[in-house]
Amino acid sequence: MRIDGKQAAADLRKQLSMQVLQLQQEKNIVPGLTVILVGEDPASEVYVRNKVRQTRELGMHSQEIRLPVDIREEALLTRLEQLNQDKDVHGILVQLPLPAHINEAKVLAAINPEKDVDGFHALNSGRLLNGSGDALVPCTPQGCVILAKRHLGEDLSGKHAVVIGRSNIVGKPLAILLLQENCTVTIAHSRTENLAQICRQADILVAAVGRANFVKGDWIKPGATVIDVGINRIEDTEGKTRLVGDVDYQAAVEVAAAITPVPGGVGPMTIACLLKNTLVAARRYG
Ligand SMILES: NC(=O)C1=CN([C@@H]2O[C@H](COP(=O)(O)OP(=O)(O)OC[C@H]3O[C@@H](n4cnc5c(N)ncnc54)[C@H](OP(=O)(O)O)[C@@H]3O)[C@@H](O)[C@H]2O)C=CC1
Ligand SMILES: Nc1nc(=O)c2c([nH]1)NC[C@@H]1CN(c3ccc(C(=O)N[C@@H](CCC(=O)O)C(=O)O)cc3)C=[N+]21
Ligand SMILES: [Mg+2]
Repeated sequence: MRIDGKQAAADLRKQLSMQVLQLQQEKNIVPGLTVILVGEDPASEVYVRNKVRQTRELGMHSQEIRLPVDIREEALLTRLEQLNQDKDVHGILVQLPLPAHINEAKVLAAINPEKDVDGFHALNSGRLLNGSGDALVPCTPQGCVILAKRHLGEDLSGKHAVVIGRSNIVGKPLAILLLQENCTVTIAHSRTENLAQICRQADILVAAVGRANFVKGDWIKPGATVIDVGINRIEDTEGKTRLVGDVDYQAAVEVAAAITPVPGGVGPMTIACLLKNTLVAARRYG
């Protein structure tokens, strides 16, 4: 069975739109999101455009700031400080990756943690790790948990979750979230030995690797729930670009009980969770 991320995202947006209305009526606050895009990258542009459109559809304010690829780090930091001060801006997202001459860690640290809707600031990572409940939680990991629950129900306790990938934006925070859901969590990465064998033990298998069709059908335990985070652009036999995940979907769908497709899986949920974080930031700190 396929887990429909597009539908799940639409369901979440519907809930959010009611909450946006309520916040406006009760406190006269309209959540506002600012997305900063440095340089020009066609994939990022599609994705940023989608975010801006969906933000507006929910009745929230949305602003896109495009900066030249050769912008100095100082200038970007100054711009961020203006947004940190701006009362109408509740969420700030700096699209990654940044050009090589800009220190990414420094930029992420400069975002007001109360407006850090990506949840990448160390204060938010720390809160997530501590389980204090007041973190802005990274969007893609949130989306993965929602999609797993869509198939398995609210209670994930006792499930063995294997997460392949340990990046700060996906693998690591997702492992923490699954631990919070009382899963038994294994984090695998490029130095992991016997990866296929470990994956075969997973009730919930998450692939966040960045390699097309990396996870094979026979790595999957029959009846497992598979969440495919990967977004890989490949050329098919006719030379057309196609989007595929990190999992060999055709093989996996035969073995798994449920699997998220690419496109139409985690991607749309990531955007919906970004809108959610913007609402949360506006409600909490606006
Ligand atoms: N759908 C969505 O909304 C989003 C999708 N993505 C996609 O998810 C994927 C992962 O993104 P991200 O976490 O940023 O990527 P990174 O490149 O930062 O991390 C990839 C991880 O995969 C691990 N890895 C690489 N090769 C292997 C291997 N052969 N065996 C086991 N593990 C391996 C790496 O291990 P090590 O640490 O040892 O190097 C690393 O931890 C990408 O395809 C990206 O495009 C990302 C963000 C959002
Ligand atoms: N600061 C920051 N925050 C991010 O969250 C962030 C980022 N930088 N940099 C890039 C990655 C990647 N990412 C995606 C989100 C949605 C889709 C998405 O909606 N994908 C559609 C397909 C879109 C298409 O056709 O290109 C889908 O999977 O169905 C894809 C990728 C967020 N990222
Ligand atoms: Mg850089």
